[in-house]
Amino acid sequence: MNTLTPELEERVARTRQEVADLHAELVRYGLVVWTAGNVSGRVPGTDLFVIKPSGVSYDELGPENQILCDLDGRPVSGTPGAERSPSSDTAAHAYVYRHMPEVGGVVHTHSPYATAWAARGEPVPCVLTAMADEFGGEIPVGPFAIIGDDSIGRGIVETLSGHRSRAVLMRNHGPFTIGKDARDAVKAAAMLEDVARTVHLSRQLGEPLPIDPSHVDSLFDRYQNVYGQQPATTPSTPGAHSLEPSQHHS
Ligand SMILES: O=C(CO)[C@@H](O)[C@H](O)COP(=O)(O)O
Repeated sequence: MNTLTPELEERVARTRQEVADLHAELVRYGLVVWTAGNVSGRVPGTDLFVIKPSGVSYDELGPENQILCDLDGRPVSGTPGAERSPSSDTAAHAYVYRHMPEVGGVVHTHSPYATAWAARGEPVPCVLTAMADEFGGEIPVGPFAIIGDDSIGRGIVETLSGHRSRAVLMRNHGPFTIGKDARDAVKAAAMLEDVARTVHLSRQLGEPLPIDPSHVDSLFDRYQNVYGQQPATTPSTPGAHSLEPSQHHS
């Protein structure tokens, strides 16, 4: 029987609730059908993450049936849900958490427009300011990889390491997204589908126009470090930003 400290139990419980609730956001934004897709979240400050059970209807998902796993993707025995099989993409999520310590959440969907781009193995070009804001450039394509071992996870890490995008189109499969936490990864999945659809529609009308890379850089920097309600910080050098460009946050 696993004995987690009360403080760790509390952190696990919060992550279970967040991951369970975020699956409803995939449905809300039209990113999944049936039981496709999955969300996971790292338990902060631990070598553990929470992921959905495989093949379970979204309306049956709750904190109690999410599965607590170690970073090798093994369910932690004696914990709620451990009797079930974790998502079939657990190995991919685990690989990302092992090799990208800054990542706190991973999402996979088969959202139609992003998946259509993945089927063609074509990056989504950065032709919208919304793409520059959220992804810092194009949405890259990852290699074709068969589910069931580290192949998909390796493809995600090789493509996104050092890349500003929090989304990758795994060829012939569909999008995977990462974030500072699970909610940030879900946001990336929703924004990805929105821009994939818009660029597709634009292409029906003609060739979309690229954005100058210098403008992409300034848009990305503004959105990541100025947009919305930024945490209060002590006065700093004007123009300096508080996070390295490679770090992700919503
Ligand atoms: O892409 C695949 C299967 O190819 C999976 O991601 C399914 O879409 C969801 O599987 P579970 O998370 O329910 O096991």
